[in-house]
Amino acid sequence: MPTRTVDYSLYLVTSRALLPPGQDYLESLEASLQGGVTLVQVREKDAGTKEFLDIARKSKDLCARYGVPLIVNDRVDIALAIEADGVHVGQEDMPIQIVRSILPPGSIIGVSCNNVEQARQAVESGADYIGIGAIYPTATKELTQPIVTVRGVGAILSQLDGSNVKAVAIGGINSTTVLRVLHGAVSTSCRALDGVAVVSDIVASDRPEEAAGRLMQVLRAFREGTSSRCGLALENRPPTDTRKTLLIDQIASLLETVRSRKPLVHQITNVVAATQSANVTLAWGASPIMATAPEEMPDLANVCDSLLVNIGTLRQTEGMLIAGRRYNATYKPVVFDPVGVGASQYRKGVMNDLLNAWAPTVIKGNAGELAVLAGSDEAKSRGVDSFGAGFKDPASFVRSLARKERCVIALTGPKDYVSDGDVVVELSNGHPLLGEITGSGCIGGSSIAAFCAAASTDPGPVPGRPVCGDMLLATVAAITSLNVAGELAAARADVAGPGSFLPALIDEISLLRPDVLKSRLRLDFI
Ligand SMILES: Cc1ncc(COP(=O)(O)OP(=O)(O)O)c(N)n1
Ligand SMILES: Cc1nc(C(=O)O)sc1CCOP(=O)(O)O
Repeated sequence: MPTRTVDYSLYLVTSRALLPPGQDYLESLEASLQGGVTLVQVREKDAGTKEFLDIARKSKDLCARYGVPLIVNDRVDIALAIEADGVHVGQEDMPIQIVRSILPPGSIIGVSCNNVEQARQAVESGADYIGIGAIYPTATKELTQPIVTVRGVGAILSQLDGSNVKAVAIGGINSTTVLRVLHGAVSTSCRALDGVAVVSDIVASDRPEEAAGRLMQVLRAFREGTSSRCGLALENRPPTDTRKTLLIDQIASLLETVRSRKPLVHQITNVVAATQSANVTLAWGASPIMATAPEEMPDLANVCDSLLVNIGTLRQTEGMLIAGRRYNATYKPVVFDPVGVGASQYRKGVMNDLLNAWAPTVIKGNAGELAVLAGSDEAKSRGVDSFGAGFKDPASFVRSLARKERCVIALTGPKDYVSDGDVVVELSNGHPLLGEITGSGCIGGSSIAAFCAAASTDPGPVPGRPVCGDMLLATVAAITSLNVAGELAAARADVAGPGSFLPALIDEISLLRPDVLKSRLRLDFI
């Protein structure tokens, strides 16, 4: 029997217990279907068999009118009785092979998966789809398994490579979190989710049609926005032979845009580098605001043009969490600088918490920091510094990390490598004195945030990706412009060493002319 095509995009799992007072179950279900729900699961944890049967039958008739398949939670007997389209089972329920042998051919069979091994078994036993959860904590169900987290989904999805098994995520998904889930849940082979399963955001709403509609809008926009590989090739790329010249022109032009747009760059950064980061931001022609209090994040996200989160001297992590979410919600660039993340388990934990909560636009780090992010032992850190030979193949490393993290990755070092998961640009400008002042990496992060703000474009009414505009260009432009300013500063007669280098660097940033920048750029596509 040919496999049927099922649209898993917006999978509603019902719960009569969560209906607002006075809301009728079938009316709510019909409104959800009108809002665009593409698949429905009847989940009745407290009903007796007769009541479950009645609810399931009525749900099936209603869904049939909208051409939407109906799945029954746990109960194979009820699915058979009402000729449901399929069954969803948990890890402690009837094994899939037995469910398959009982249900008619072509039935849809789904299974809950909380980890990689369960996903492997689901594929082996012939599931049609897996429900990966819980992604976030949820009040809808008492959870007995660890939270998967957005970043944990990728490894589970990898188990589906080479199979036709589909995947939805479940647990804590609502109109605020859905874009982060869709965008952040991706395997290294770029396998993404086929949909999301939702209970309370739709069922507990006074207006289920609107709730479903909001989720559907994001799902559609996400699909449109990520038609390119991994959703990372943000803009159309020119042919190889002309793109280096074009990139150099674009870098020089973006330098001018920073000065003309004067973006407001919100920076949650470390106490060591805060002053020079603010000065460098001003020197580019942008405006810095160094604010850390959680209470002011919503206001700032409305007025600022980009956010930098630098974990160099960790204190206000609550502010970082809220800020990233708010900037994602306003579709503005978020630059993440995981300074010294290898120094302690605490920093690593904070990094994971932050990246589970929001989508970075760019992650910048040295080899040691990015190795921690990638779970690689190819490069090592000592405190905030990287040491050792670094990556054997830095270009491949940044490309695959960008795919995994779904953002631009900038690996800084003697040469810098920037990738969006598609192209890799190698940057060769710079001067050793940049490595002799404290916080040169931090001012790099501030510069990237300023250039990303200048490069970001109007996301339109319902954006399907966390930020619009060419963020690869912005990152390359920021790093390489800073490095050229460093070369110019180091060459000045009044610079005798690191002490006089820093003020000269700030001067050269503010004086940097686009034609001089263009003439000095040393970069290559890899
Ligand atoms: C789509 C989807 N994913 C996971 C679940 C959870 O199912 P299960 O593990 O059987 O737990 P209960 O739903 O029975 O509490 C689901 N129902 N749907
Ligand atoms: C039914 C269910 N299963 C889960 C799992 O982790 O397997 S989480 C969950 C409840 C999801 O509800 P909400 O969308 O309201 O957070």
